This record gives sequence, structure tokens and C-alpha cells, in this order.
Amino acid sequence: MSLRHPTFTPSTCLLTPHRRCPGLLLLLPRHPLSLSRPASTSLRRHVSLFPRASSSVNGSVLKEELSLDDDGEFRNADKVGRRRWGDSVRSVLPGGAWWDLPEDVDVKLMAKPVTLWRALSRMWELVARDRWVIYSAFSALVLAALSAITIPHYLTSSIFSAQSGNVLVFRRNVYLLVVLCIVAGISSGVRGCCFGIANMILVKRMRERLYQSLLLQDISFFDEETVGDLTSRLGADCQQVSRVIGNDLNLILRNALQGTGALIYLLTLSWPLGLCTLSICSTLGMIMLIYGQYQKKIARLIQEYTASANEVAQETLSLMRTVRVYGTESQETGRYGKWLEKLASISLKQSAAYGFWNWSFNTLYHSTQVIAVLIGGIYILKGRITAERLTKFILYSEWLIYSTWWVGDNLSSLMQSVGASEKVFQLMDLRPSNQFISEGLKFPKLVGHIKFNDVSFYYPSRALVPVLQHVNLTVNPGEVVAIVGLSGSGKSTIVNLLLRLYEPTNGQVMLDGVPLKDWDVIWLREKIGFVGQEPRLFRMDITSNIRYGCTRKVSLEDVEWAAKQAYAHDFIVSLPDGYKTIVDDDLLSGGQKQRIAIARALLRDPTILILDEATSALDAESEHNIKGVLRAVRSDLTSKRSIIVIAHRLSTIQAADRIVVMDSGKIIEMGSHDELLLNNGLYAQLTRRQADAVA
Ligand SMILES: Nc1ncnc2c1ncn2[C@@H]1O[C@H](COP(=O)(O)OP(=O)(O)OP(=O)(O)O)[C@@H](O)[C@H]1O
Repeated sequence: MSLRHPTFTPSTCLLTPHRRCPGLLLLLPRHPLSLSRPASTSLRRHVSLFPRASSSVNGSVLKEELSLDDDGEFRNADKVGRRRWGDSVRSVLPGGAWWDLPEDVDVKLMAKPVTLWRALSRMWELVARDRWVIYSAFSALVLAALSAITIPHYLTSSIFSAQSGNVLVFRRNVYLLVVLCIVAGISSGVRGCCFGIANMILVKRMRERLYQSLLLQDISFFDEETVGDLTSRLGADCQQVSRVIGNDLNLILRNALQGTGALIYLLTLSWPLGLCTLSICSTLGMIMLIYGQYQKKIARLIQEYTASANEVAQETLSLMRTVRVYGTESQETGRYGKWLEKLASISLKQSAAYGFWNWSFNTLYHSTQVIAVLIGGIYILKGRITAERLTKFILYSEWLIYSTWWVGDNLSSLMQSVGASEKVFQLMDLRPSNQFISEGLKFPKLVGHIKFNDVSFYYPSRALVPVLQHVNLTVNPGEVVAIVGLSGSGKSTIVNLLLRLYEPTNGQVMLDGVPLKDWDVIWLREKIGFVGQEPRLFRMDITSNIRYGCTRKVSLEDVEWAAKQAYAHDFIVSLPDGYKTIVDDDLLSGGQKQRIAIARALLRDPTILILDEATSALDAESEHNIKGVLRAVRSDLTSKRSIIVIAHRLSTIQAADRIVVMDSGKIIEMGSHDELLLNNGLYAQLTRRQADAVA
């Protein structure tokens, strides 16, 4: 929108806050009808971006500004303009509206704030096992700080002893100076190294604990959290927190020690001068506390915005084919850019706050020098202090103020890290799923008798939508039961409950007469072979993919046997490296991935086999695979398996012992293929529809 557009007149325009930058006012057209009013040439002078005063939000200023006299000129334009500038200057001063941070950010799950002390004690828990590193680091820190703080004293003394011609004292001072420099150098090195190690330990443990905690959450947790957000916690946030020990604490403690040493020395040199410096440092300290709190809030926002940006990037990159086909690259760039803009705006405030902090420091730093020279000079003139003492004083007051600055600077960084740690600790503290806490039953053998007893269910993320309603179903050992029905009727949900990925809301799922939740879940899942609708492969070789999750000892021959049963052997041996070929989700066709997944399921020698057939274009191939597998499994007389097949191609499951027909979360028909055809219900309808489609 050009601001010089001829239709923008006082009567046709309205000043309104800029959408992304509330500190600015934009001139926008009023009601469309008003565009027909005569244009005022005088307005063009006023058409500009005005910084918005916080007091003008309620519109009072707007009304005043837009009241026109008979000639169409603004009556109060100058006055209002001045007030605007005054208000905008006030808004950017410390405490002004510009510094306000968004409270109603549209980011999920903002963590509860943790105190500095709490964050530090949580970090200590993580590194306590290797406390020797921390102790060594702190010992080296104390030694380095003490030796460094003593150096200016001997430096000054050496110069003044040389000036007074006292060779013995000069020699002793120089000798001590050399020793102190060596000690300070070595202990600084040891300190840096030990803090670095402690840092590494902290990040490693934090990532381990966080990862472990995430992996042990209920599946419903992953329905609500996004991968991009969680990986951001593991990556960027843990890295930010890692600065705490190696950088922030290290520098804060070193400078606090050196500052305290310098202050004591200053007070012994001249207490009035020492108190002056101390008051300046206290002012700096107060500013530092406010600045630190502000930085902590900013860090939390940056962390949330970064996670949200990651979420968008992760989603877009993983759906790149869809994005390319639908040509939504610029739309996706915009979606990502929205978060980058928020990040930029918050970083701008962060940098401005840093600027203010630096400005305060420099002003106060130079004030100490001026005060020291002024008062010290008067003292020298009065003969109450020597030039050597004043020189030492100036050197140590510099130390003190610099140390205060370093403490403040690192305290703000520490606060940022604490801000970043909140969500990390919150996720780390999540209780593992009950399935992993409780000890369940393990029998030497599972028979495979499955019973759904009046089971109703809704997904926790959609608590108001019933997905299964009063489902009663039995699968006998060695029986093949097929589940069919329209898309969304709840077929896969039945399997999800059998795998104990979710717990039924009502009713019970029983296995061999024992409620599913009483079994040891890991042991139970070992007995189930599952092939999902869209099998995913890990980036590893084919053998490892087939062996994935198999706890029994299997040889390469077993892997080949499973691959042959799953009709995968022929295509595997035709690959350049055969079973050693590295594959991942993108390197094989859908049907090939499905066959590898079937081999993976069969290799476990499962008592219960679940095949969830894909609904996509794989159908013809998928049908062929599943029919073949069913034939092979049934003719395998050595083991008796209960099999549940979810099929969309009804021809796949004609040979099943029983077919269960589902509609809107309920079982509406059950029987053999012929019985159901005679019944002339939904199954017969679906079969006819598919036959027509093929014809
Ligand atoms: N994780 C989930 N969170 C919330 N709702 C879900 C979830 N998974 C599935 N649903 C909903 O539950 C209902 C049943 O889904 P389900 O996957 O069991 O159907 P289906 O019969 O297997 O469908 P299809 O044949 O298309 O695979 C659907 O309305 C679906 O939107």
C-alpha cells in the first residue's frame, strides 16, 4: 500500500495500529463509502507512519487528531504530533510500553517457571555422580581468582619500588608477580577444562534423561506433542542449558570472588572512596537484577518461538513431496517466516535491553574513575593518600566494576538458560506411562485367546468423540478373523487397544482370560507381530530392519526364512547389497516396505499376528502379499497363531474363519463370507460395490 495514494485523505483514512508492530500507526482507508469524499491536499503532509503512544490505544488521540476545521486542516496536528513523539520516546525508555513482552503467545504448553535455585539443584542432580570434576573446577577457580586479584597490587608495588630505587623490594615484587602470573595461568586452564567437562556431562545426561522420559510416555502424549517441538527441546534447549555450568556459573563465581577481593582491598585502602565505588556497583547490581529477569522472560519466548519454527520446518520438510506437488513453497515460507518474524521482534528487544545494560555499565564505570580521580586527587593534595595508593585504588575499582559487570552479564545469560531449562525439566519430570511402572504377568506360553468385553473407547485428544461403542469380540487360538468396514469405522482402533497403545475407556480386553493391563506389556508385545498400514523402515540394512525388536536369538537363515514367507526374499537379493543394503523410508516402494514389515512380524514367531492392510494404491500388491502370508502361516503346522486381518479388499479375506463388519465404532455383522452375503447387509453391499468397481 503506497502512502502517497491520492485517495488517502483525512476523511477517507483512519489511523490504525500496525498489525505486526503495535508501536506504529498506519493510515488505512476508512469505510469504503468515504473514499468518494473530496481529497484534501493538506493531508498528504500528515500521511506517514506515526509512532503509536500507548495512551492512544483507546482512540481518544485518534479522534482528536482527525477532527478537521472548515478548510480540512488538522486543528491540533502539531500538538498531537509533539505528544506522539513524546509518548513514543517515553515508550522506548526503560519501563515503557515498547518493552512489554507478549503474554498471550499462541505457543503450546508454556512451562511453569522454575526458580534459579531449583534449576541449579536439578542440574547438580545430573552431574553429582561426577562431582570430582566440579570440585576440581571450583578449586582451580578459587586459586585463579585469588592469584589474579593479587596481581595489580604487586604490579603497582613493583613500579613504585623501582621509582623509589628500592632494588630488593623491586626484585621481590617482580618475583612474586611472575609466580602469581604462572599460578593464575595454570589454574585458569584447569578451571576452563574442568568446567568444559562438567558442561559436556550435563548436556549428555540431560539429553539422555529427556529422551528416555519422552520414549516412556503414553502414545496419547505423541498425539498432542509435535516432533519438531520435541526435537527442539532435545537440541537447542539442552544446548542453551548447558551454558550454565561451563560458562555462566564459572564466570559469575570467578568475578564474584575477584570483585569481593577487590572491594575488601579498596575499603582497606580508603573506606570513603571504597564506599563510593560500592554504591556505584550496587546501582549496577540493581539494574543487573531487572535486566536478568527480563532476559529470562525473553529466553522463554525465544525458546517457544524457536520450537514452533522448528515444528513448521520439520513438518514441511517431511511432507516435501506434497508441498512440491501442490506448489505451496511460498505459503510454507510464509508460515515459517511468521515465527521468524516473532523471533526477530523479540530478539530486537533483547538486543535493545543489552544495549541499555551496556550503556548503564559504561556510564557507571566512567563515574567511578571520575570520582576516584576527583576525591583521590583532593586527598593527595591534602596529603591524606599517596600516589601509589591512589593508583592501586583506581586499578582495583576497575576490577570491582568490571567484575560486577561480568557477574551481571553472565547472570542474565544464566537467567536465559534457566528460562530454557523450564520446559526441559517439565518434560523430564513427566511420569512414565503406567505400562512401564507396573510389573505384569509373564506366562511361559501364550495361547492367543482374545476377548473384547463390552469395550468402548475415545481417544484422549478427542474426548468427546466415541470411536468404539460396546464392542464384543472373541478371537480363538489359531483362528483368522478379518475386520472390515468403512474408513474411520474403528478397525485400527481395535488393534491399537489390543496392542495396549491406549486403554479402553469402558469394558476390558482379555487375553487368555487375563485382563490385558495385567500382563507385562513388553513381554506381551513380544508375542504379537504387527504390520501397520504404512510400515516405516529405519535407516539401517535390511537384515537389521527385519530383526528390529526381535528379542529371541535369530540367525541369518531365520531372517531369510521370514523374508521368504513375506515374499520379500526375491526383491531383496536383487538389490545391490542384498540383505546388507541400507534402506530407509524413501528408498523402497510401499509394497516392498510392507513385505519387510511382514517379515519383521513373522520373525518374532508371534502367537498373535495383526495385519492392517493399507488403504492406498498398494492395494493390489498388498492383497497379494497378505493372501500369501495367510496361506503360509496357516500351512505352518508347527505353530498356531491367532490372526487378525484388517482388509479393504474384501477378496483378501474371503478365506478368513470369521469376518467382523464394523460401522461407526460398532460391530454390526459377523460371520463367514457366505453367511454375510446371505445376510445382505453392509458386507454384501461393500462386496457388490467392489465387484462393480472392478467390472
Ligand atoms: N490418534 C488419534 N487421535 C484422535 N482420533 C483418532 C486417532 N486415530 C484415529 N482417530 C479417529 O478415530 C476414528 C477411527 O479411526 P480408525 O483409524 O480406527 O478407523 P479405521 O476404520 O481403521 O479407518 P481406515 O480404514 O481409514 O484405516 C476416526 O474417526 C479417526 O479420525
